[in-house]
Amino acid sequence: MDLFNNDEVNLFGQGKNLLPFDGEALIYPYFFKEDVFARLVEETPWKQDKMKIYGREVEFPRLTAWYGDSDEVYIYSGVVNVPVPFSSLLNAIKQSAEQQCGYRFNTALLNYYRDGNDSMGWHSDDESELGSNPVIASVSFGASRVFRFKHKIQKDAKVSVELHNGDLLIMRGATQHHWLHQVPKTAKKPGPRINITFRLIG
Ligand SMILES: O=C(O)CCC(=O)C(=O)O
Ligand SMILES: [Fe+2]
Repeated sequence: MDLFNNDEVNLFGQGKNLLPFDGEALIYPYFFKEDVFARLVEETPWKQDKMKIYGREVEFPRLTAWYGDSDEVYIYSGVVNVPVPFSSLLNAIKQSAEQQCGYRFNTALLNYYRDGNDSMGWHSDDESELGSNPVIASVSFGASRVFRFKHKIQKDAKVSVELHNGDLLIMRGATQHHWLHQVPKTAKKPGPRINITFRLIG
C-alpha cells in the first residue's frame, strides 16, 4: 500500500545519529507524509494501565495499546500486555518503517499523550524478550513533544530532540544498554500526541 508516498525514503540516507557515542538513534524528520493522527485516535482500543507503587494503584500518565502478530504476551513496566492483531493502517506504517530500517517487527506499542501532563519516565527498552541490541522504530503523530536521552554512567551526556508529526526515530546498536530516554511533562500546553514503537520480540 502506497499510503505514505515515501519516494524520499533514501533522501535522508542513513539518518542523522543523535547520540555522540555508545549507540545509534537515527532521526528521519517528517518521514511519514500522511496525517493519520485522527484515524489512530479513533481506531485504537486505548487502555488506561495502572501500576502498583508501594501497594497503591497509580494510573499511567498516558493511554496505551499493544499490537502484535503473535499471541505472545509481553510484560512492559510490570503490565502484562495481550496484543491485538495489526490493523491495516498500522501494518502500512510498520511496512514503511521496516523498509527504512531493513529490519522486521512483530509488535507495536502505542502511547497516547493526551496533553502536557502525560509523559513517559526515564527507562531503557531492555526487556529480555527484545534481545541484546534491539532495533526499535519510533514513529510520532500529532503534537510535537521533547524526547530526551541521558547516558547511564556519564551524567553530563544528554541529548534532547523535538519529535514532530511524522518523524521516524530508529534506536539500535548498544543504545538501550547505555542510554535512558523519556518524554517529559511540559507546561507548554501541547496538543495530543501518539507515539508508536515497533519492536521484534520472541
Ligand atoms: O513517546 C515516545 O516518543 C517514546 C515512547 C517510548 O519510549 C516507549 O514506548 O518505550
Ligand atoms: Fe522507550
